[in-house]
Amino acid sequence: MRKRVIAGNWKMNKFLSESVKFVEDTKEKVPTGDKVEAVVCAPYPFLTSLVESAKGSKLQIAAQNMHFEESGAFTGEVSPAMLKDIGVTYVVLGHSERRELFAETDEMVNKKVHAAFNHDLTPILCVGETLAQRENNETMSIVEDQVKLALEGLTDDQVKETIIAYEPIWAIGTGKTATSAQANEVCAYIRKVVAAEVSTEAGEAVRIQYGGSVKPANIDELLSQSDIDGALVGGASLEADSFVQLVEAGAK
Ligand SMILES: O=C[C@H](O)COP(=O)(O)O
Repeated sequence: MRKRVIAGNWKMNKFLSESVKFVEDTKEKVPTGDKVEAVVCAPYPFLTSLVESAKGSKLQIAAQNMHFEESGAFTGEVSPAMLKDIGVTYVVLGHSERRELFAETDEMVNKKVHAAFNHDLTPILCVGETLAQRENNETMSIVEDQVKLALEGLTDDQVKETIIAYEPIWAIGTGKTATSAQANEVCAYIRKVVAAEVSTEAGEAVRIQYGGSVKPANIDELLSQSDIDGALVGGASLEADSFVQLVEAGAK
């Protein structure tokens, strides 16, 4: 049985005091059993404080991006070694907003996934198609390419530890959730791609989240699907009560 992962991606939202309050308010409320992991993906400046606040609880703190190099002349960037140094445990990589707005390529995402494992960080690898690609019946081939390129060169065990977030771009922040059947169809396909490219065991073990307008009202239906192992949530993860409800849904 795969352990679910519910991750709240705050994107470029919140200030320090409200971020710390959020963690203080939620860390004792997130379920502690072995059914679900709860992760908060916060902006860089708050990570140290949030790791400190979450200490001793089950809440994990993630970065929303990182560079793939360990150190060097990369003004404005943050390295995987720095994230590890401050106690961050997960990192979101290849989010569609980074791909679209900051020109991240599959090759860069692949380097970042390798760098995450080299520094003992669990990658949450995002993939997904645009509306035009879906309408052109390209969803499966786009997602397949993104998954193959991002996972290239990883060991079987690393692939098993990777969390893949399937996020159709047309469903992000739009209120238009993919139907649970649409979401599951793509997640099941990703699992098949991993099984074929890596190993049957890796296909079985890899955890696949759905992301795109997930909220307390629709998460049960999404999690009832055979190949959806959690959610990467933007808007609905900003309020503590809503985030706790989402994680509770993952623990059912
Ligand atoms: O990383 C989260 C996703 O981009 C989904 O965002 P959303 O829940 O606001 O649609």
